[in-house]
Amino acid sequence: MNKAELAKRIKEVAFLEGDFVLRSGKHSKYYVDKYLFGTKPDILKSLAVELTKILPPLESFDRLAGPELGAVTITSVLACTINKPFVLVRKAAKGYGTDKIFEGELHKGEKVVLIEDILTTAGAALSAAERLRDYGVEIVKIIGVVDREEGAAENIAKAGFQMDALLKKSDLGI
Ligand SMILES: O=P(O)(O)OC[C@H]1O[C@H](OP(=O)(O)OP(=O)(O)O)[C@H](O)[C@@H]1O
Ligand SMILES: O=C(O)c1cc(=O)[nH]c(=O)[nH]1
Repeated sequence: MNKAELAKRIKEVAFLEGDFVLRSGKHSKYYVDKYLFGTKPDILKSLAVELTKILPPLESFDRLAGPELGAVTITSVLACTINKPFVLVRKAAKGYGTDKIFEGELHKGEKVVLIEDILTTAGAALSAAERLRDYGVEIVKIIGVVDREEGAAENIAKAGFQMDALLKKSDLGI
């Protein structure tokens, strides 16, 4: 599957029309259900190939980071493809057990590429990136699978991070 076929396949399986409330509180007439594409082996494998092409040079970072929940499957398949470890970023600590926000190994001073499934305002991605930065990690880049082009690029630039996205809304024919 090439990138255009991947975009077509994602639209085919995950594009929903209706009335949706988004994470940001905005309303939308469409929704790209990340779980409908992020749980399919053919799409995950193709995403890993295409995301690898837009990653910063592999020697320029130590680890991937995947914010819960939607980005977790994509990040884990990508990590296996490039043979890099990854860390999961919780929205909130559990309040029991190890009570951690960052699950998996993570060391201060590491360079990390953060993978997000959908970028709308980038609020969720920035929340994870800022917590990682506050912990002492350098965010080399934030990479989204789908950029809905509703302010994410501007908000990420304003927060001082670099970003890229594999697919823009227009690539999905939306
Ligand atoms: O760019 P934003 O405006 O922040 O919106 C996009 C975010 O919202 C969704 O996550 P959701 O809150 O549905 O969480 P989930 O992955 O845990 O389902 C999506 O997966 C992004 O993380
Ligand atoms: O902004 C969101 O919450 C959002 C939009 C979208 O298209 N898909 C999704 O999973 N989340």
